[in-house]
Amino acid sequence: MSFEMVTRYAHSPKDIEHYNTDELRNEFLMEKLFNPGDILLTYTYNDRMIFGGVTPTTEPLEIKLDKQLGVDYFLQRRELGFFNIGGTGTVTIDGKKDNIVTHDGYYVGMGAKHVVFESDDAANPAKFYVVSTPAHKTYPTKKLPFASALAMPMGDQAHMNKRTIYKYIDASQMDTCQLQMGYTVLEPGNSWNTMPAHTHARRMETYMYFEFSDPDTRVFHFMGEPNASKHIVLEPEQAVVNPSWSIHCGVGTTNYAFIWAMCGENQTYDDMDQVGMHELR
Ligand SMILES: O=C[C@H](O)[C@@H](O)CC(=O)C(=O)O
Ligand SMILES: [Zn+2]
Repeated sequence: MSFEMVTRYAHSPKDIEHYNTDELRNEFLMEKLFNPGDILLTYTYNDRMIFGGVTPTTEPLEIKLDKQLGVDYFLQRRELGFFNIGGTGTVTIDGKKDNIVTHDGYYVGMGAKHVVFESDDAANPAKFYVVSTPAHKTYPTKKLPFASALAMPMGDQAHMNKRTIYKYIDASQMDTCQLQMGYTVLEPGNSWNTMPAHTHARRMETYMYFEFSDPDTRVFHFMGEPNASKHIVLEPEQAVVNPSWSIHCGVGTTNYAFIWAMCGENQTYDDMDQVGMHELR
């Protein structure tokens, strides 16, 4: 088992103006999240979000972060969301065990002392995409099955962006301190997400792209200020940090899905600053 957490600093828009491809990728892209038996996390200083992959095989896995965060235990002052993109597994939260099938999500309120992840079959492990954000209050821990996610159909075929946004952790449906999380699925023959683009200075966002309909699919993810966009090419199961001043949208060479997670005091999902097409450069 290996446990890794890398730190990524926050940037101003000016910082990235002269970044070359490797610099941009190194600062904003997390290339490897899911490795059998491992916990691979990134701690971004953008709103102090911690995100990454937990992939248990034969042994249970628990995220243990106390010294790194200066707390007694990981979720002492944090909340946690997770989403299983792999085979079936279980989570045991302070001794209470629950089955987790593919596409099940979960909200774990601040104060949970032990969150233990397991896979049913080491050969087809569960893959838990985890996102944790600072919290100030304990809200109820709850399972968020795919069937109870709030489904929002978006886009159309003519714009190549017909997709469904499944809201899992959504402040209009449940209590959450800062974290919001969902799963967006593009329909076959559709490739654009979040176009027209938007920013929201009031909250940052990470995207984890996966479920590419062809293993050779690549997603060209766009970030940066609207008038100075840059792109990062992603393989499946990679994640990208989007500072609050950055657009976050992408186009795939086929259809795909992604998990978005946001952190900030602003919890109004629709409160976005839409970017006009003429503003993009
Ligand atoms: O602030 C909201 C987020 O960027 C995502 O919800 C956008 C998204 O999933 C989509 O357009 O497909
Ligand atoms: Zn957004």
